[in-house]
Amino acid sequence: MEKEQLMEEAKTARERAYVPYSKFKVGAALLTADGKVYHGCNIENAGYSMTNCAERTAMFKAVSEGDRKFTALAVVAETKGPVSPCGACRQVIAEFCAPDMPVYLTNLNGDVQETTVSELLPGAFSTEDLEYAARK
Ligand SMILES: O=c1ccn([C@H]2C[C@H](O)[C@@H](CO)O2)c(=O)[nH]1
Ligand SMILES: [Zn+2]
Repeated sequence: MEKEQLMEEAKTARERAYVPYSKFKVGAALLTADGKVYHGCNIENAGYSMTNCAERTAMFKAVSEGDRKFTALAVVAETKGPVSPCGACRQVIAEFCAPDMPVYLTNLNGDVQETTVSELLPGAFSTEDLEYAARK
């Protein structure tokens, strides 16, 4: 799938955002190795901290459906420049996506920043860090 199409999918996902508090809609589209697209939107809550971001919604939907091989992610919001994923989402993306996987950050003006998982979170805490402590 072309990156332009994946960014369009993210815009479609954005329209489903549940944002009564911030009114700030975010959409994500996660492409799997076999060509499936998982949509994610942000879902807020009256208990504000229960909010789930668009990126993590897409990631958790995919993993819970048995998909873990991803090839690209697009994220869109109404921001001045390309939207910047939060730290929590960067950590979750790094858990499941290869360091060199492309990530397309965009906005409603069509600005695009093409980056990668490792650029989003250099030095991510990972399973290897846990394995060192668990060594016998
Ligand atoms: O990359 C981002 C940044 C923010 N949000 C959401 C969380 C909250 O609902 C709203 C304002 O922070 O935007 C996302 O979904 N993804
Ligand atoms: Zn986030």
